[in-house]
Parts: sequence; C-alpha cells; structure tokens
Amino acid sequence: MIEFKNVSKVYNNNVKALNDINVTIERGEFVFLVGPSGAGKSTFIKMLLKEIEPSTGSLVVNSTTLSEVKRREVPYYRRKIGMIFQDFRLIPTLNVYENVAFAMRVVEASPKEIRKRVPMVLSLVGLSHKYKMFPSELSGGEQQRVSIARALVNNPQVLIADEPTGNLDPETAHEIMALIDDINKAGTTVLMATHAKEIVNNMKKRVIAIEKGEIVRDEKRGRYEDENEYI
Ligand SMILES: Nc1ncnc2c1ncn2[C@@H]1O[C@H](COP(=O)(O)OP(=O)(O)OP(=O)(O)O)[C@@H](O)[C@H]1O
Repeated sequence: MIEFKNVSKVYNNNVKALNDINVTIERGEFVFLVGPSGAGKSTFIKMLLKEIEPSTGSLVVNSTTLSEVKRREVPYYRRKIGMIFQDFRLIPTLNVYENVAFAMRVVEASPKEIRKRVPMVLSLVGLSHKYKMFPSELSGGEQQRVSIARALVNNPQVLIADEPTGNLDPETAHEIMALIDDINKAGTTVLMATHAKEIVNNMKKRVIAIEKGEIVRDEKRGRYEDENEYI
C-alpha cells in the first residue's frame, strides 16, 4: 500500500512541484500517473524512491513511514520497489544475465539465490535464450524486457515505470504493456507515469492525473483525456 498524506514539495528555487497531495494506492492496484510535462510526476516518483524528501506531509509505503527510514537503510527500503525507465539504463559492458544478476549482487544475495532467480525472471520476460547477449545486440523491446527482469529479480512489492514505452514502436510497446499487465495480475502493484494516451485508454486502469502539482482527476477505469480532444 502506498499513501501520500498532505504531501507538498517546494524545490530550492521556490518551484512548488507538488501541492498537498493525498492519495492511497492499494496493494495489487495498477495505476497510471498522467499529466503534462512539468506537472510533478517525476517528483511524485522520486519521493516514493526516497530520492527526495517532501517539504511537508508524509509518505507510507507498505507499512514503512519514509521519513523514518535512515540514510543507511535506504538501499534496503528500495528493494521493495522495482524501477523501469524509458531509456532502459542497462550496463553496456555486462551481458543480459549479468545485468540482472548485478541487481541481486548489490543487495548481497547469495550466489545460490542468484543462480535460481536470474533464470526464473529471464524466462518470465521471454529472454532465456538471449542470456549471453549484450545490450547493444538487443532490440529496444528486448532491452526493456531485460530491465523489467532486473526490476523484478529481488521480488519487489511495487513496480514503478517511468514512461517505459517512450522509446518503443507501438507494437513493441503493446507487448511490453502486456508483460507489465501480467506482472500486475500476479500480484505486484504497478505505478506507471506516461504520456502514451492510447495505452492508457486501451487498458482501462485507474488513472491519476496531475496538473501543476495537484491531483485534478482520479478515476477507476479512467482515460488519458486531454482537453484539446474536445475542441
Ligand atoms: N531538482 C529540481 N529543482 C528545481 N525545480 C525542479 C526540480 N525538479 C523538478 N523541478 C520543477 O518541478 C516541477 C515538476 O517537475 P517534474 O519533473 O516532477 O514534472 P513531470 O510531470 O515529471 O514532467 P515530465 O513529464 O516532463 O517528466 C517543474 O516545474 C520542474 O521544473
């Protein structure tokens, strides 16, 4: 469960990026976070990862109050969260297997556990046969699958995706969304920030729309909606 309680963020330059956000996301939900550029979506996500602190208010993620997580505990807290990005962020000098294994090494998983989990998640994303290849030898969709495997390998409760289809053609984007949907159906909470209107409208999931730092819409089975559509 994710809870924002009266959360505001004012950056040093006095930009108010989020203004009194109150929202609850239940375990197992699939939520799209939409809104124009500069609306505050990245700020929302960075707070969940404890990359930045709220100026006021508090956040709770799976019973952990983030303000109580000490600096040295942050890496352990982040194990609860898998993260995927538009630009994949794979390590170019490591092959597929090693990219995924690396995420387990940094949290000091045992070699035995690594040998068990990595093939399991590579199979889940359909890349078992490409485990020796390097990121530069893979298509964009395959690279995103590797990054999804890496996000899932430590068995997180929440998957956060920041514009995960932004660099993919529509067909590949559709395949990646089907994979993320399956992951959600298996129980992982998904929060996805996106500008991909078609995807949001096709999937009929909860949509939280942010504008100028405020939640302007929060609908179950929502739509992307943009005002210009109706002009
Ligand atoms: N580190 C920072 N310092 C100062 N202002 C910032 C900082 N990061 C973001 N902002 C400002 O906060 C506001 C919200 O930015 P944010 O990056 O959260 O928007 P966004 O919805 O993620 O946009 P996009 O869709 O373009 O990624 C913007 O006005 C931005 O300029």
